[in-house]
Amino acid sequence: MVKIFFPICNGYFHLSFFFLSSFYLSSFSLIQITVTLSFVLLSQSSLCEFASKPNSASMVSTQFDRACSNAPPKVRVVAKIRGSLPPDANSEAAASKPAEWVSVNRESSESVSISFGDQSSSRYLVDYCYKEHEDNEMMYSKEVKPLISAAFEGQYSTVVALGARGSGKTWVIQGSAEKPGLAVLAIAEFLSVAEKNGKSIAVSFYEVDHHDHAIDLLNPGQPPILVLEDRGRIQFKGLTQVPVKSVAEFQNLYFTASSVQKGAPKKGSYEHVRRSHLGLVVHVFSRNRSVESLVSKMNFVDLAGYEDARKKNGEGSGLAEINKINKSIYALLNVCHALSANESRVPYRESKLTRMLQDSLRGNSRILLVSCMNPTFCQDTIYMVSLASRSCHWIHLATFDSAKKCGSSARQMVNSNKNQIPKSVSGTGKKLHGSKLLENKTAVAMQSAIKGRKLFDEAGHSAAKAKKEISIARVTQASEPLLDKSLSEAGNNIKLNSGVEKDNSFPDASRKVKLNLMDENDDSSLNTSSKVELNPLADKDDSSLNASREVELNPLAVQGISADREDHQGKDTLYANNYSEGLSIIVQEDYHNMNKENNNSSANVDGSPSISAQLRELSNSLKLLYSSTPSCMQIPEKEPVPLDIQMSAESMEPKTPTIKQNMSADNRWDIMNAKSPWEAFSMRGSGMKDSLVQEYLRFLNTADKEELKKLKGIGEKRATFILELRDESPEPFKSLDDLKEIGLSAKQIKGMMKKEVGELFS
Ligand SMILES: Nc1ncnc2c1ncn2[C@@H]1O[C@H](COP(=O)(O)OP(=O)(O)OP(=O)(O)O)[C@@H](O)[C@H]1O
Repeated sequence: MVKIFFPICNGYFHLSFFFLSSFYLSSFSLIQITVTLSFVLLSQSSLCEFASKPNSASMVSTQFDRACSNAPPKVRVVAKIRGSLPPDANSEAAASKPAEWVSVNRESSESVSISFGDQSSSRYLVDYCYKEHEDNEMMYSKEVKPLISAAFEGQYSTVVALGARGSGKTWVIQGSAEKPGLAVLAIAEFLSVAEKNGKSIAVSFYEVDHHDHAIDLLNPGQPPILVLEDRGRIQFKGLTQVPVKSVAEFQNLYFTASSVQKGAPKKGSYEHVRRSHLGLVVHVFSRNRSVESLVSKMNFVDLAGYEDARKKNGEGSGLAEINKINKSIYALLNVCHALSANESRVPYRESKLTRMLQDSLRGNSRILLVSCMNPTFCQDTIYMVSLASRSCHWIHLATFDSAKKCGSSARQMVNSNKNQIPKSVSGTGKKLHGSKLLENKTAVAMQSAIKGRKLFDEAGHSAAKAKKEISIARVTQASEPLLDKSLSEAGNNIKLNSGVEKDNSFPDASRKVKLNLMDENDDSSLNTSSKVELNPLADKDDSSLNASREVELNPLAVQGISADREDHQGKDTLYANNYSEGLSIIVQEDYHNMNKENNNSSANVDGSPSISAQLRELSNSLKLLYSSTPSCMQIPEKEPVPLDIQMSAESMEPKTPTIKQNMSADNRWDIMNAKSPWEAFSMRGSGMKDSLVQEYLRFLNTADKEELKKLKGIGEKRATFILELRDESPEPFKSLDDLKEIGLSAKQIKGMMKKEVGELFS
C-alpha cells in the first residue's frame, strides 16, 4: 500500500510514503508491519518542474515573496534573446526564427516565464526577458544604471553574462564599436557621476582560464593573480588597476586587451573557441587610488560559453577544458544560489572566478545574471536558462507551492505550523532571504536539504555521474534521524523494493511515484547478500534493500535514468536532463506524518512493537552496519597461477584471501613487494612524507591561533587569515597547494616544510 502526499510546501516534493512491508521476524511466521518513511525529495528536477509551471499561483508567490521582503532581491536574473545582424551579414541570424523557438510569457508584474520550442509545459521563471530587438541601451538603463548610482554609495555589484556558445554574451557586456555593451555604457555613467562627485575611476581586466588561473589582461605575461584575504578584505596580488578619464580611453584599453586575450579568433570557429571567463572591474575611489579610499567595485563578467562536454567527440585537451570551464560556471551559480538562499556557507572557494568576485558578491551587494539565449534551437541554451532560473528563483518556486496550497491564507499556515517545527534543522539557526514565509516546517526542511549539497555541478548534466554524486555519506547522514536502529540486531532480513512509475506527464507535479516495501512478484526476496541498496527511483523492480555489510542509498537507478534519457533525447531531452541533475534525496523525519502513523500503529492488535520502534530498530541497524564497514578496502589483484599449481591447489586447503587495507595510506603492500631494501626505504620515506604533509594540513585546519603561530612562516596575520578561512570552510587546506591562498609561494611552502621536518631532528 502506498500513499503519496505532494506537494506539501515550498516547491519541493515532500513525499510521505507509507509502506506496507513484510518481512520474516522468525522462520515460522510472517508478520506484516507498516513502516513510515518520510522523504523530502529535494531535486533540481522538481525545482525545474515548478519553474515549468509558473501559473497564476507563481504570480501570487512572486508578489507574496516580494511583499514579504522589502529589500530588492540579491540576485536578479534576466534573459536576453540574442539579436541578429542583417541577414546578408550573418547567415545564422538570417535563419533565426526566435518567435518559433523561444516563447516569453508574462507571469506577473515582476516575472516572466520562458519556454522553448514545443515544450510549453517546461517554463523557466526569470525576472525579465529582453527580446531580440531590445538593445543593450534598454537593458542598461533598466538593469545597470541603478547599480551605478548605488556604487557611489558603497554598494558592490556584479553583472554576469552567461549562456551557451555564441549566445551573445560578449555582445551584451562588451558590444561593438558601434553598439556599445553594458560595460562601456556603464563607464560613461561612472565617469560622469565621478566627475560630479569628485571621485575617481580605475579599471582592471582579467581572464580566468580553464586551469583556474586568473591572468591580468592589462599587464599580460605576469604570473597568475593571487587572491589574498586580510581581515575579511580581499586583495589581489598582480591585478593592474588603470585609471580612466574618458570612454574612448576605456574602449581602447578594453577592446585591445580583449582582442589580445582572444588571439583575435574568428568567433564561432570551433578550434578557436574562447575557453575563459573575462572579468572587468570598475573601481570607484573617493580620492586617489588606494585600498582605504575604495568606495565600491562593479564587475562585468563575460563567462565562457557553456558547452555540453558530451557533445564533443573524442578526448583530449578540448574535452578537459570544457569540463573545467563548465565546472567554474556551476561554481558561480552555486554561489549565486547560496547567496540568494541566504545560506551560511557560500562556496566561494570552489573556483578562482568566485574567489575573484568574492568581495563583490557578499554582503549587501547585488548580482545581475543575464542569461543569453541563442535565437535558434540550442540545447545548451535551455540548460543554461534552467540553471540561471533556479539559482535565484527557487524561492519563488518555493512560495509558489505554499501559495498554491494555502491560497490566500499563506500567512496563517506559517503561523499554524510554527509550533510544530524545529526552528532550524540545520543547526545554523539562520534565516532565509525574505523569509517569514519560510518559517514553516517544510521551508526549514528545504533549507536544510539545500545545505550541504551542490546544486549545479558536472553531474547535473550527466546521468551516469548523477549516480556517483549521491554520496553514501551524505544520504546516510541525512537519514540518521530516521535510520536509527540496528537491522542486524533485529536479525531480520528486510527487503525494500522501490520503484517509480513514470508516465508521460513526468515533468508535471502530478507524476506518479510508487514505493513498495513488499513486492510479491519479486522472486529475489530476502536476499541476504552483502549489499543494502535503497533505490527509491527505479523504473524496474530490480532494486531491493537487503541486509548487508555495505549500505548504499541510490536515489537514481542508472537504468531508470538512462532509459529516461534515451526516451526523451531530442523531443524531451530537457526533462531527462532535469531528471538527472543531481536528484538528491534527503531522508528526514516528518514529525507530523510520523505521529499520524504512530497513532495508527499504536493500535497493533497482535502486540507487535509500534511502527516507530521497529523503524528505529531497522535504521539503527543500517547505521551500525554502515559504520562497521571499512570504507577503504582493496583486494590485491590475483597473480596468474601456473596450471600445474592450480591443479595441485585443488587438493589444498582453502585460504582466506589477503586483504589490503587503505593501501594508499601507508604503502604497506608496495613495501612488502619492494624489490630491494633501497626501494622499500624510498617507499617508506615517501609514505612518511605524505603523512607528515597530511598531519601538517590537519594542524592548519584545526589548531588555534596561538598554536598556529608556533609554525615557521605563520605570523599573527596569517594565523588570523587561516581562522577566517575556516569560518568559510571547515577544512580549508586539503593540499599544500591550498597554502597559496594565504600568500605563500610553492617555494616558501617547501621551505617551511623542510624547516618543520628539520626541527624534528634538532
Ligand atoms: N544583438 C545582436 N545583434 C547583432 N548581432 C549580434 C547580437 N548579439 C550577438 N550578435 C552576434 O552573434 C555572434 C555571437 O555573439 P557573441 O560573440 O557575443 O557570443 P558569445 O556568447 O560571447 O560567444 P562565445 O561563447 O563564443 O564567447 C557574434 O557574431 C555577434 O556579433
